[in-house]
Amino acid sequence: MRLVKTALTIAGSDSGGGAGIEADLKTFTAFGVHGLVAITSVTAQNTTSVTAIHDIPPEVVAEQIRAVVEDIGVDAAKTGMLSNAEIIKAVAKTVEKYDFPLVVDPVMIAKSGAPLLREDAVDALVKYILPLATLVTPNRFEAEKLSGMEIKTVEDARRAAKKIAEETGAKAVIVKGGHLSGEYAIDVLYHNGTFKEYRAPKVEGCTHGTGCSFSAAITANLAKGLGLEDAIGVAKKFITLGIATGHRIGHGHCPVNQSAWIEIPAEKWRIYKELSEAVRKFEEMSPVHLIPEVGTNFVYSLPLPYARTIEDVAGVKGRIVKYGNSVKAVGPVEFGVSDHLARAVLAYMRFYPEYRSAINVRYSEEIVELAKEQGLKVSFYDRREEPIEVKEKEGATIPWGIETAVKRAKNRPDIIYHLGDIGKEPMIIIFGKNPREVLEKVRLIL
Ligand SMILES: Nc1ncnc2c1ncn2[C@@H]1O[C@H](COP(=O)(O)OP(=O)(O)OP(=O)(O)O)[C@@H](O)[C@H]1O
Ligand SMILES: Cc1ncc(CO)c(N)n1
Repeated sequence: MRLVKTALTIAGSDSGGGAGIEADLKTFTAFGVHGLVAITSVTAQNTTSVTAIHDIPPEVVAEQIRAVVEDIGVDAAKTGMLSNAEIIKAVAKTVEKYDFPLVVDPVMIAKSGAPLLREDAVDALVKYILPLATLVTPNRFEAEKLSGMEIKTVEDARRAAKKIAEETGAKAVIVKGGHLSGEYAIDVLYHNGTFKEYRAPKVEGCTHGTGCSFSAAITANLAKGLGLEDAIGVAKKFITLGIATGHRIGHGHCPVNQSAWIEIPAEKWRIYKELSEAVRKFEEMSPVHLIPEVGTNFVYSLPLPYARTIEDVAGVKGRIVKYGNSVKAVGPVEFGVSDHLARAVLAYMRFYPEYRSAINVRYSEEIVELAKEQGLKVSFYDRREEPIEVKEKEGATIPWGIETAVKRAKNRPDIIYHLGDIGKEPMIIIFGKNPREVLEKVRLIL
C-alpha cells in the first residue's frame, strides 16, 4: 500500500516560481502530498510580465500523464494553463480514461495581463475538459467568459456558477471573488444543486499565483480524502495566509507564500523548544537582583514576514518572578502572552529583522555601567519626551520608545533602557538574535 497520497498538476511552468506548476508543487508539499507533473507549456515569466511561451507537443503532455498514472498512481489531479486546443484535446482524451477527481482551473489570463489560453481554445476547454471536471474554479473574468454574464456582485457570481455547471456538465463550480470589490473575498460554490459561500477578509499582500495555489490546495486535500466542501474550506484558509505572508520580491505582483502553512507551525515549535530551554537556564542562573518589581519576561518572535502581531511572539505566561533566593517562571512558554516586551521586539525587528529575542531586567545605573564596560552598546528613551499623540494611542509608547532609542544610537544597541515615569518602573531590555544570544549578554552583566 502507498502511504503517501499523490496529486498531479497538468499546467504551465512559471519561471518566476509564483504561479503554474511551481505554485502547484509547493502547495502539494505544504499538504504533505507527493506532487506529480505534466508540463503543458514553458513560460518566461516574472512578477511583471510573460515574455515568451513555448508549448509542449500534445503527445508529450499526454505521455507525462500516462507515465505517472500507470506507475505511481494519481489520487487527484488539476489542470492549469493548457495554452492551446490541441493540448486540451490530448489532455481530455488521456484523463477521461482514469477516474481520479479533476479540478479545472480555467486559466486564461495572467495577473500581469498576458493571455495564457489562445482565444480559439476557450471553446475546446468548454467542450472537452469541463465535462470531466469534479470542480471548476474560474475567477471573475473567467466566469464572465464561460457564462456570458457580467459579474459584479456575489449574487451575479451565484448565477454564473449555476449556469456554468448546468451548461458544461461540470459537477461543481466555484466562482472566486478575489476580483470583486468589497471588504471580503467571497467565493461561491455551486454543488449538488446548492450554494455555499467561502469568505475571508481581503488582505493586503501578494497575489501572483493565488488561483493556481488555491486550486492546487483543493486538489491536495481531495487526494487526502477530504470531501469537496471541506477541501475548499482548508484551501481558503491556506490561500488567505499565503497572500498575507508573501515575500515582497520582484517589481510587480509578488507571489503567494505557499510555505507559510507549514513554516509557521514548524517555526513555532522550534521557538517553543529554544525559549523553554533558555528560560530553564535563566532560572538556574538565579539572577534575583535582575528581576524588576513587575517581573521579567523573555520573548522570542517568529521571523519576518510572519511576525505581525503580539500573537506571533512567544513569552513566559505569568512572567518570571523572584521566589525566595531563586527566580521562577510562573507558567509555560506560550504565544501571545507578552504585551510590552513583545511590542518592543516587534518594533526592534523593523530595524534589525534578525534580532527576534529579548528579555527585560531591573534598571540600575550599575547594571547599565557594567553592560557598557562589557562592550555592550546601550541606548535609551525618555518617556517624558513622548509626544502626546503617541501617549494617547493604545500600545504606541513602546514602539515609539524603541524607535527613538534605535535612531539615537550610532550602532545597533544591544540594550535599551528607560527611566520610567509616574507609575512606570524604569526598565532595561536586552536584545539578541535568539534566546541563547540574549542569555550570553545577561551573563556578561551578572
Ligand atoms: N486580497 C485578497 N485577500 C484575500 N483573499 C483573496 C484576495 N485576492 C484573492 N483572494 C482569494 O484567493 C483565491 C484565488 O482567487 P483569485 O480570484 O485571485 O484567483 P485568480 O485570479 O485565478 O488568480 P491568478 O492570479 O492565479 O490568476 C480565492 O479564494 C480568492 O477569494
Ligand atoms: C504558467 C502559469 N500558469 C498560470 C498562471 C495564472 O496566473 C500564470 N501566471 N502562469
